[in-house]
This record gives sequence, C-alpha cells and structure tokens, in this order.
Amino acid sequence: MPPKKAATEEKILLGRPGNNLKIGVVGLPNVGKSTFFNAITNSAVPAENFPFCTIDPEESRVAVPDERLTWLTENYTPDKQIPAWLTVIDIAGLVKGASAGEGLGNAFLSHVRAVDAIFHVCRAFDEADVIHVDGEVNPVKDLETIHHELRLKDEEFIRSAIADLKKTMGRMGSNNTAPERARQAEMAILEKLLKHVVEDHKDVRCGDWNNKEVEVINPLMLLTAKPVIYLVNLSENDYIRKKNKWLAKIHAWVQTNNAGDILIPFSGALESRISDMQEAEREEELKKVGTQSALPKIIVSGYQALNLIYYFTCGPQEVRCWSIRKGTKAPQAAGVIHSDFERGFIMAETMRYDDLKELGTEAAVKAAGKYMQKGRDYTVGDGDIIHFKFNVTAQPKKK
Ligand SMILES: Nc1ncnc2c1ncn2[C@@H]1O[C@H](COP(=O)(O)OP(=O)(O)OP(=O)(O)O)[C@@H](O)[C@H]1O
Ligand SMILES: [Mg+2]
Repeated sequence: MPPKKAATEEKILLGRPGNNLKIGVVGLPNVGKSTFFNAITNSAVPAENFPFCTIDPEESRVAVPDERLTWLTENYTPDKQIPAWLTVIDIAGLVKGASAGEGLGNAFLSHVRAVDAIFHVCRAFDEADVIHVDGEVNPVKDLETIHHELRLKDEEFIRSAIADLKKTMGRMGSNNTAPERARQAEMAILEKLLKHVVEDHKDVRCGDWNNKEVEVINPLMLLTAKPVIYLVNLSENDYIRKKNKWLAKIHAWVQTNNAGDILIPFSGALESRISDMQEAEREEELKKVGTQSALPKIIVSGYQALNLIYYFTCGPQEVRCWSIRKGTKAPQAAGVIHSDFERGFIMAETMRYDDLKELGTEAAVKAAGKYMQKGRDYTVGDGDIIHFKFNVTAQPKKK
C-alpha cells in the first residue's frame, strides 16, 4: 500500500483576507510622515513644520516597480501596461497617552486599526528648526512610545473580548456541551494572547500562533498584529554617506523587540527635493550626489508585508498585474478579474515568468513542456503568467 500522505494544514495568515489591503504611515508627530507620503505619491498633502498638520488620513496608491513587468511589456508590446498598486494612507501623529485619548488619540488609533500593515516612520535627523514633540531627537525612545501605545490599545481590545465572552459562558448550566467547550477553548486563547501582550510585552505578530489561535485573533483586528516596516528618516547627508549615530541602536532595538521586522533608512529631505523633478533630471541629481532613492525598495517591501503577490495576464491589449493574497487558489485568483471567471472556472493555463524569459516565446515554453494546465487546487505563484479558461452562459465582462 502506498504510504498515507501527511495532511499538511495550510497556515492561516494573520490579518484581513482579500486583496484590497492598505498600508498606513504611522509615527510621532513631525517626524516626516507626510513628507514621505508626499514624496511617495507626489500628492499634495501639506507637510509643514508643526505637529498635527495632517488631521484626516489621506489615501493614495502607488505603482509597485517591477522589472518583470517592464520586460513583459517590451515583449508583448501591448496597448496598455497596468502595474500592481500599493495603497498608502497618511495618518496623523500619535503621541504618548494616545490610547487614553491624548492628542487626537483614539481617532488616530482607529485609523491605524483600519490599515493592514504599518510603515513606522521614526526621526533620526537633527534639525533645530523642526520641533520634536518631546523636545529631543531620540528614535529609540520614540519607537518605544508608539509600541507602548499600540500595545495598550490591544490590551483594551483583548480585555473587552474576554469580558464579552465571559458574559456568554456557563449560561446553560452544563459546561460540557460542545458550544460551551468551544467558548472555553476561545477563552484560553484570549488569555494566552493577553499574557503575550501584557506580561511578555510582545507584539501579537511576533507570536507563533496556530490556525485555531489565528482564527480567534483575526476578528479582533489588533494593532500589533499588523506587519511593520521601520522607516528611519535621515538627513540628506547621513543618507548619502550611509552613516547615522542612531542606526545601530534602532537596529538593535528592532532585533530585540521584533526580530525579523524590516528596517529601511531613507531621507525625507532628499526624497522630497527630488520628487518634483522629471525622471531624467532626478536620475542625474541622484548620480551627482552618489546615491539612489529608497522609495522603490520601500514600496516593494510594503507590498510584500501585506502578504500580497501578483500574477500577470499578457496579451496584445494589455499586460497586467493582478494582486492576490499569498496562498490564493486558481479559481479565487481568477475571480479577481471577474466573478464569472471564478464561477465558471475550468482551468488555469500557466507558465513561469522565468521560463518565458529564458526561452523567449510562449511557443518555446510550450515546446519545452513548461506551459501547464492547472486545476482548482493550484496555488497561484508570484509572477505566474496565466490564461484562465472558464465556462459561463453569460458573456463575461472585464473589470
Ligand atoms: N529628513 C529630513 N531632514 C530634515 N527635515 C525633514 C526631514 N524629513 C522631514 N523634514 C521636515 O520635518 C517637518 C515635519 O514633516 P512632516 O510634516 O512630514 O511630519 P509629519 O510626521 O507628517 O507630522 P504630523 O504628525 O504633524 O502630520 C517638515 O518641515 C519637513 O520638511
Ligand atoms: Mg503629517
């Protein structure tokens, strides 16, 4: 008899499912959040030298740079090229005590709650003219402040979930019924979560949670469950010379507290200065000062932090990226183009970008046996080039 296949349970990801995910720019007031946001979106959110100049979150979407898309466009010469987008939201500054309503506290925290990942901007530039809310530049202290506030808020959410659950427990008398046992199991998970946040002082995303636990955690929409990318805002000079007295300390703090989180240095001053320039002028300026913009890396990292990937559809009309969450199966991936594609899904004809690039043409990929037909169980991979076959009576319309 053939050996039984080990049942490999697919790990449920922390966070909201779906592909309509957003990343928020979070940090203390006046650290350069709007400067960064403006540079990244070239939009007109005011960046001014006083705290709380951004009151409402501003939203913008930016194209995810990808040389695969450039290559495919050169080869298919389509009428249109459509990239993947990263949706970025500029949130006003959080201050110490925000969780207790300080500053514009709770409103800001609800904006943080509504995003799916965080660009945490911290200030490591000395600039006497730019006021620091605590009177001194100390990015490590700033990181502590924000994390403390986010965790306090999570503690409140978890305690309130525990209180709600308690009210429903033991009502029916017997505590050995199936629903009651489910509630007890949920309570145990909530208590474990509370210990993680309150006693161990850890962010939720740093825990090793199993699927049952993730199912309890996700609906709580906890702030510290969201992936974080630390963006360290340097003066132009420090960024160009790749030196700053705080960088090593910030790095050590991240490693100790949230090992694995990504840290990217950038300069709000430089990015803002070059963001108005035409591309050629910008390239020339960057060459002159001997550096590169940090924005492409930041955008790609932000997109990846959301657990998003994309597949391509390629043809003479358009070459296009379609965002899906990691782990999405072929029919649901097809549903991103049109719900009919999912409803009437027959198969996905796919090839790998790398194979197409290496072999040159679709015909060569087919001849090499690398053009595959995949069924409903196929998990779509990043950079797959897909043509869906489907069958519905109604004429499908593209989104
Ligand atoms: N790297 C940098 N070097 C020097 N000055 C900078 C740098 N980055 C930003 N600034 C300046 O710091 C000031 C505050 O920037 P900005 O308005 O972007 O902060 P913010 O974090 O959005 O503040 P708020 O929380 O009030 O919305 C601006 O005057 C901006 O030009
Ligand atoms: Mg701002």
